[in-house]
Amino acid sequence: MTEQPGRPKYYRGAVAISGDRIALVSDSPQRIERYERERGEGLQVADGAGRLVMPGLINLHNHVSMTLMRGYADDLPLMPWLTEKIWPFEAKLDGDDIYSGAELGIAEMLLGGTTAFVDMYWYADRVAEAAIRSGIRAVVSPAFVGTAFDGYVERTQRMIERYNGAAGDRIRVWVAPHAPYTCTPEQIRESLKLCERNGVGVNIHVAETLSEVETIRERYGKTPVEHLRDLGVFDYRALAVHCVHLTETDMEILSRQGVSVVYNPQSNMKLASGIAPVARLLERGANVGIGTDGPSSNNDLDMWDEMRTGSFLQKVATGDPCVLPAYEVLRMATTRAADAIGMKGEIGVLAEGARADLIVLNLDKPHLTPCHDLVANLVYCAKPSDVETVMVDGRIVVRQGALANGDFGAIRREVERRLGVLQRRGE
Ligand SMILES: CSC[C@H]1O[C@@H](n2cnc3c(O)ncnc32)[C@H](O)[C@@H]1O
Ligand SMILES: [Zn+2]
Repeated sequence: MTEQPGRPKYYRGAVAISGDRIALVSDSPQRIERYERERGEGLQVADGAGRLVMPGLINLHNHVSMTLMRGYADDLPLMPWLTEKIWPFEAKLDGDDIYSGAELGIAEMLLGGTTAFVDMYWYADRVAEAAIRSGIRAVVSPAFVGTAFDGYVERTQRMIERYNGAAGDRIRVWVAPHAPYTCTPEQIRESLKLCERNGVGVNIHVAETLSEVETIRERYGKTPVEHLRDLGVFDYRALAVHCVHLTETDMEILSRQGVSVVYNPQSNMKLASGIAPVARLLERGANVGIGTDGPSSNNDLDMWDEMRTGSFLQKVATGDPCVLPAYEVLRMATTRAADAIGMKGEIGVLAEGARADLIVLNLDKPHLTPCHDLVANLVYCAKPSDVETVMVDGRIVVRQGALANGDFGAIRREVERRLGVLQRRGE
């Protein structure tokens, strides 16, 4: 799939790779073969073989280690879900548990064609380690809430020095105050000094539920977006996660200040938080990407399903089947997401000189047949199991549907062993 002004154009040709970059994109297999013979590596996807090469998908919001809590706490609204189930469970986790949960979630993402993700969680250094080992690209963000801010700035500074730009710049580190209702204004301001000092971005849950909007109104007399704007959060590269309940003024602030909004349709549906006004945000010129949120509120990390649901939900919410068409949703999961994390033109595109974060799909499937419009088939019909090959930074990380740098059986056994220990510890 090559990006052109206006509509992205799908692509069924071949790509040659040189180091971590796309060296050549061509619909002539002979041209790629010649390049390969003369220069080195390549990734052949012959036209007519029922295969498609396209940019990997980018998951803009995750708490990947929450795979450990998949199916543990369902059918609850946000606050009881967090306070009665998730936070008590998380209090028992150590860094090794978080590493193990991250390995599982990363395996799920890579096998399904997600080549980059943004994460916020506890023990984020262990998430970084799991990402480095697996070969995936990640923005990892050490998180804090008001009750656990002591030492955050020093810890995060050390983590930035160690991991920001690690693994050939595959790993970046951002700052993550959890939300305006769990962090004090002083703490948020203090954490932003890390952005100032290190040139890193910030991500935060914003306006997820009506109860959050009421709480912030009672405490500060403002909307959550106005509150964060006044604290200076949007003076840095920022991801505003959720943005379900926004005023017209909020939307104006987000688009004017160049804040990227992260739409998490399935998590918002499952927790009955509401429906983000994505179509209106896009109309106002805001950048919007897509995230799954953590695998305990979704409950999977399937970006294909997220795109499809995200599009359908906007059609229902607006009563207009024309909003959020397939091309726009695919852009949100690729080029718009790349822009959100400061990697515009580097990832999310199939273009010469861009980083080689690519996936190859097998289109020879009943649910992808016939093919009147390839992008519509991708967004409305494709599944993780259609992904055969995944490459990040020019390195194969999934080959013939299996992890290249890990063993899913071993990852699963370790997660199950740890959950057994956690259960016994809780008794
Ligand atoms: C600060 S990130 C880790 C923290 O956030 C919790 N969490 C997971 N999903 C959500 C969500 O949708 N809204 C608010 N908080 C969420 C997670 O369990 C961790 O405690
Ligand atoms: Zn979240």
